[in-house]
Amino acid sequence: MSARLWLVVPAAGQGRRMGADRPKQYLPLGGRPVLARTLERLFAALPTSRLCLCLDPEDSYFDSSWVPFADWRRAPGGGERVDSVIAALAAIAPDAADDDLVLVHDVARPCVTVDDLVRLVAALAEDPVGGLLAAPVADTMKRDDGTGRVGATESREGLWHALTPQGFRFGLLRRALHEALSRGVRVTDEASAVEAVGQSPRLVAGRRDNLKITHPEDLALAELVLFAQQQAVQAGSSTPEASPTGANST
Ligand SMILES: Nc1ccn([C@@H]2O[C@H](COP(=O)(O)OP(=O)(O)OP(=O)(O)O)[C@@H](O)[C@H]2O)c(=O)n1
Ligand SMILES: C[C@](O)(CO)[C@H](O)COP(=O)(O)O
Repeated sequence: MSARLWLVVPAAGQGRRMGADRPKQYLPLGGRPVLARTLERLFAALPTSRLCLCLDPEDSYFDSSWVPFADWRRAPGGGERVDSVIAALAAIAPDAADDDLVLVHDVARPCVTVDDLVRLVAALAEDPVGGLLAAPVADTMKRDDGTGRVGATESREGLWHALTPQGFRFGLLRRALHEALSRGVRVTDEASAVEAVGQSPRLVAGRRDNLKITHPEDLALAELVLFAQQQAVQAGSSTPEASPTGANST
């Protein structure tokens, strides 16, 4: 049996930094909830993949009509993002093989493009470790001295922003996450767990506009990005394959 593709979408966060009246994945973005927008992008790129959505067990906002995938299931979100991802891996374990590729994508990144998703999957198809979308750091980097003043200017040489999706083989990812947690390693993304077991994830250069909606101003920014991406498609400056919403979108 050939390896299958799974999508794990952690969507159980509370959005504390956003400070809205509901978790940020349910705030409107161009007239649709952020969660619906993110799933639309994933479906446009990878329609036959299997989805596991991590949702807060107490979630009262979720509507299953926002899920375009034929094959999907839900997993109970945990206290931290990593706990939600571990719960998702447990939920797919009965049907997942060790060499199946699992892409983990934050629900809070609705601007990921079809082109980046397709390129990531292609780049990881034969990679024994796996990897992640990432963007090289563009600004001069300062380290503070703890008093609100600059302590040093750090070299940005070789520094990247870790984006999502991050994709790894099911068996490796599950082992790495469990080991990292049992050793008390701080895991803010899948790659850091895989690094902690001595592997080097592949860096796949992705678009800088694949932003994570985190703070209030990010919502307006994401709306502008979606609009600009759509304009680029309509103006013909983006090929259908590279289109942010897929060849068949309006
Ligand atoms: N216990 C958690 C925490 C986070 N997430 C998800 O992980 C992604 C990245 O997390 P972050 O941006 O930190 O989201 P929140 O936890 O919602 O935000 P905050 O930290 O501001 O509360 C989001 O898609 C979020 O829904 C999750 O599934 N389970
Ligand atoms: C996974 C991630 O989006 C990569 O940048 C990020 O690590 C999530 O971090 P947060 O601490 O939950 O905001």
